[in-house]
Amino acid sequence: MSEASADWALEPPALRFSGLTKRFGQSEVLQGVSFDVAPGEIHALLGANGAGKSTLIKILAGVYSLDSGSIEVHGVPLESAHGHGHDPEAARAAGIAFVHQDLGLVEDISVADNIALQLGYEKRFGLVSSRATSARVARVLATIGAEFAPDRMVSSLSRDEQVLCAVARALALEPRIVILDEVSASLPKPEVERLSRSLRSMRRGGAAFLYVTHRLDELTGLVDRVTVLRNGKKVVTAAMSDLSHDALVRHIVGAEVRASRRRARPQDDSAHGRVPKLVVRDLTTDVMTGPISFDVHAGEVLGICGLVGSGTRELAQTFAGAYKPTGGTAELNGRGLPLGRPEALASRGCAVVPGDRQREGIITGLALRENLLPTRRAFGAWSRAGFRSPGRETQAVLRTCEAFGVVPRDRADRDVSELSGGNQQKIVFARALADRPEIAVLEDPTAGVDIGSREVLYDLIHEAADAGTAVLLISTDFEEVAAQSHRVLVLSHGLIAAEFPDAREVSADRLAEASYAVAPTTRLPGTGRSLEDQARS
Ligand SMILES: Nc1ncnc2c1ncn2[C@@H]1O[C@H](COP(=O)(O)OP(=O)(O)OP(=O)(O)O)[C@@H](O)[C@H]1O
Repeated sequence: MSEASADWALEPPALRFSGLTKRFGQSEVLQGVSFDVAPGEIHALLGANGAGKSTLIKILAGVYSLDSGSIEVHGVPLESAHGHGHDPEAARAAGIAFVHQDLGLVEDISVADNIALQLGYEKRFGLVSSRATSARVARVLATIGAEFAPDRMVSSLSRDEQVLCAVARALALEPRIVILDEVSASLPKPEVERLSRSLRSMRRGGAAFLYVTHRLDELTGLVDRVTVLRNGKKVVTAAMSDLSHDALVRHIVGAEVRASRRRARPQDDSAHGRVPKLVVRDLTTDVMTGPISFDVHAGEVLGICGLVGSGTRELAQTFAGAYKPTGGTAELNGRGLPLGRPEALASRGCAVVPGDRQREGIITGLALRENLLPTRRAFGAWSRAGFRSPGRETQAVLRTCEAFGVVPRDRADRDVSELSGGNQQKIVFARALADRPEIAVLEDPTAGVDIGSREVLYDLIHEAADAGTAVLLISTDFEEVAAQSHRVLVLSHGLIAAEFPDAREVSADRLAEASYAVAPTTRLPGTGRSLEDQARS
């Protein structure tokens, strides 16, 4: 428990939720949820995918209305100036800042403008000064360890940079209450640690935080108390120090979850052919500093990680066809890969789970059926004569949803935006893996997926590998990379800075250390070459 919150009993809670109830059609998504968040407290809101966390946050934000129940902020009922209920303006006026899963940034303007819209523009001699505004925004960004320039357009930032921009915008006005909905889902471990430090320092100033995450490893040392929701009901509110990891998992999932298995590298590459499936040599693109060279065998899971801006995102996007190579080669089964041409890559069997679900993964406004349409296997139910059979398609969609643990899976024509964030992610994942691709490039494949379902997705990744897919697991979750890969590459400045030939010998902390510790003279394991040599050659 934090020092600042020692006298919680003496002042009204920063937030008090009493008997929150919400229905969507037939389903009761929140069922009488009550708990408090104290001033100076970091309070984690946990629960499996679909438990009701985002719904609660959207109710607090005034996006959804309550069916019954009430919310108080520092002892005052949260109500709109116009009477019953409340709206987004009432939440803002009460000093609450939000970072939602869909970050709500304005993409076509700069980082500085996005933050200045909240903070106000700096003036010199009565006129707006963009230089002074940029300098102030740069200071705000620096407090959370974001290193990109304030004049960057938001649309040019990667998902993790955008997350940091949205967090900076929320914290800029030093609000009394901050709601963070899965901000860490796409941030590498070192960046999460820097962000945690700035939250802890704001907490000392009395700010209250409601923090949603699926990454349980980041809770210790950060949060004071946790509240767990399961199927719309509160299961527990308790001090973090009173809960073991296993107890927490049991509360979230409602059952035991087996520990993640460490995966041994396939003993014999000849099982799937001794020749590597994917061979990348001296590859460079406009957006990567490269050159970069590596191989992946059929059946192998190659983990790739690095800090924000290290080039991991760009590498994943290159296999999605977003960037054309400016040099070097990439071959699949001995034939050149048509990099820079998304459709041609897909038809060669290159499947990608993009890191930015909202922008590139899910097709909002369309049903589960259409979101899964590109999977041939799911729609193998099409009749041989070429006619579609809607009944068999529906069955195939529902079967795929079942295999990938999507909930709810009652209707193939359900709009995908009615699914919780983690369940949308499972749809994106299913679309990539259901057809047993030649190469699967998985960028943060389990971002936002709860701890129970994640194990199911890991099994599906390894099933695909066992069937001969070459997997590139590009993830900001260093625990995941260490536990699920056979071999790991750490990138820095678009170059391979370290290679760990056996992932069983590497921990998440060692990967974080390697990501940080990269200096231009770093020796590349097994080659004796430095990064500088690699860049020159
Ligand atoms: N607009 C909507 N219409 C119908 N059902 C909805 C809608 N929004 C959410 N739901 C349903 O409400 C339930 C709770 O969803 P919510 O997004 O709150 O879950 P969550 O705990 O935030 O999950 P996640 O960890 O996956 O983000 C889910 O079953 C979801 O399908």
